[in-house]
Amino acid sequence: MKTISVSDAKAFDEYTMREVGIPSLVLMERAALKSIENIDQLKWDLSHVLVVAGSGNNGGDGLAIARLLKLKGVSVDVFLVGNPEHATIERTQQLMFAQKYGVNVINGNPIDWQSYTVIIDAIFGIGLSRDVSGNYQAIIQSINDSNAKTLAIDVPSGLNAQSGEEMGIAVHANATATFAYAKQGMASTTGQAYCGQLFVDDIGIYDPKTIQMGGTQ
Ligand SMILES: NC(=O)C1=CN([C@@H]2O[C@H](COP(=O)(O)OP(=O)(O)OC[C@H]3O[C@@H](n4cnc5c(N)ncnc54)[C@H](O)[C@@H]3O)[C@@H](O)[C@H]2O)[C@@H](O)CC1
Ligand SMILES: [K+]
Repeated sequence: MKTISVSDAKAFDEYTMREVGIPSLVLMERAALKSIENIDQLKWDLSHVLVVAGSGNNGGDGLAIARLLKLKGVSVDVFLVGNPEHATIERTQQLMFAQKYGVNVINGNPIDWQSYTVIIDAIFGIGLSRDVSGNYQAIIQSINDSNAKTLAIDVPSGLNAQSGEEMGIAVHANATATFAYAKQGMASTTGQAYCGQLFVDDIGIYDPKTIQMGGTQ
């Protein structure tokens, strides 16, 4: 399995958006569509799905997935975490799109964690920059304590995708949909345990060197 560093993952994202010019929302839509394919392959019980969305672009992916699930007739709720004033532009736009399609957004109400059959973890991706604490810690604990199957988006939240170690606490996922390439920490023993079944999804972000050589494989 090819793995890349987190700094390369960020650099390849930047290259695709700034140098190639593919808009961020296009990449996000591809990420969400691939995640839906992964969900279909997992054949989990989708009778009640919760998407836990942070304020960064990982949360934007989660909101796009919620919208696509809703359009497939799945009963899906979104739980927003983090300060909405700090949300990225894409995450704010994705919230608007999801609401236009009638996705139910739970804002601050107590969550009945045991009522969900599947939880989509879209709290932190490669933007995790410090130890997880406070409310985030409690939410990740609740995800881990629930009986739901958990799909982590890009990275199990709280996992340092570079070292493969948890940063205080991390989502113990049944499966992870990671984008472009697996990150180095996902190959370690602890990283593998947190990720569960790993899907590496092509969403149109490549190592610039491979593009310049005329292929992406
Ligand atoms: N266009 C893009 O940039 C794409 C981004 N993608 C997704 O976006 C993710 C990266 O998005 P971002 O760079 O916005 O980062 P994240 O969404 O991973 O998280 C960043 C946010 O979390 C906060 N944060 C970090 N550590 C924290 C902690 N311990 N406690 C509380 N808050 C903390 C940061 O201040 C920031 O607000 C990827 O992992 C991937 O899921 C994908 O949609 C593909 C395209
Ligand atoms: K995540």
